[in-house]
Amino acid sequence: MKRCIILMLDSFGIGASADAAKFGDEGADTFGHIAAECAAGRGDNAERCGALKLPNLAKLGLAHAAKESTGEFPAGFADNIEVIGAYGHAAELSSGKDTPSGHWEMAGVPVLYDWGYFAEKINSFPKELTDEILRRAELPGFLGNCHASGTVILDELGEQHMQTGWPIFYTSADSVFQIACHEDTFGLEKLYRLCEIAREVLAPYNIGRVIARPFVGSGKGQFERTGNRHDYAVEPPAKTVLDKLKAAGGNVISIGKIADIYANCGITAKVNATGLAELFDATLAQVSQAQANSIIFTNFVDFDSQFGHRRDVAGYAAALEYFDCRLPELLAQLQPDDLLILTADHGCDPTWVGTDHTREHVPVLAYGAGLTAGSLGLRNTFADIGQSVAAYFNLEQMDYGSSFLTR
Ligand SMILES: O=P(O)(O)O[C@H]1O[C@H](CO)[C@@H](O)[C@H]1O
Ligand SMILES: [Mn+2]
Ligand SMILES: [Mn+2]
Repeated sequence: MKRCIILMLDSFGIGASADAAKFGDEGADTFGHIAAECAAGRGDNAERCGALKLPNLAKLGLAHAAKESTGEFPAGFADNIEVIGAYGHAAELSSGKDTPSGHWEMAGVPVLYDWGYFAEKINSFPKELTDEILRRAELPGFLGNCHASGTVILDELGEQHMQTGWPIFYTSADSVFQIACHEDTFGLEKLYRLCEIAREVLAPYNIGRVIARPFVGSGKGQFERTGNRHDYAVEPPAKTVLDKLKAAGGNVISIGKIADIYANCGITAKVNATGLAELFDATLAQVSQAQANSIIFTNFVDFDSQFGHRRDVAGYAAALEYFDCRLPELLAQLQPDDLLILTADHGCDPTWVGTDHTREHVPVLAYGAGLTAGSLGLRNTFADIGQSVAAYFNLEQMDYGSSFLTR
């Protein structure tokens, strides 16, 4: 019985890639810098303290993969770890370091064209664009119009938004148009409808995603974003390995954001869950019942949205340790033929300047399906994952990547 379980740790990079300087990210290292900060006593919070401890991820080869990426083991990790998995580090072929590019590439379809971006830090959006969105949505005005951290901008504009009813439009270094609105005073359905309108109006701008950013709370310092975030991505430019398994009659089970990121393409079932614990629970529940010829694909978004973008080292470390301590529950549920893959879609180094993603290698940890433990080396594209998954399910070859199942 063949089943592939993909655990996608959103933003968990393991060291700058060769092209990182092009992105201003030379030296970025999400895993390495978190480990270094923790070892230096700067990663403590109410939930954790001291050196970063990830024994189960290390057993799958995480620290060894990081060593091959950067040249040294992250602080607190060493050569004496018994490794049971196949481990590698992968560079990104896609031109961007955004979430859809990373995901589509790992499913076999790199994004070789350039996205459209709103490059200006303030007055980011063309007037004709926002005029048209407001006209169609029958709204008198909007707030924002800048690059921003999604939590900081709520403190700046959330109260004004509640008073005026004007939506908050903002962007970032990613190809995104984000809309933040209060769930109670503006309304969730109205926000979703507004995002659908924006998605249509943005068609000529080649923007990867419109993102609904609903929030609640009574005023500055009290606002919180909710789990009702919704991403409206464009469709991948070619058939991914998810499409191919679906077309062959298999099951592709999305847990969390996956279905949104692939614009529902190649997805046969969708499970919603919010937060690391729920996402992990939902993954275990699906693994316990999934049939043969299934991909169970989970995006653990909190690493990125709660900690990476927020530049919260201790929070990121605590989240990793939580994930690590739950990993044995999953390993215990694996069937002999199952293929487990752990990876990431880009970096988001919480010690780096700004609040954007970082261009990094991602870990490729593979376990099960007869794989022998040891190094898979540097993979030149995340598409090696898609190619391996295609080989595993005996699907036709993908156009990009080489399989690591046969070494
Ligand atoms: O600051 P927030 O709203 O979390 O935004 C982040 O999330 C978006 C999608 O990854 C990017 O634009 C990034 O900047
Ligand atoms: Mn991401
Ligand atoms: Mn992000």
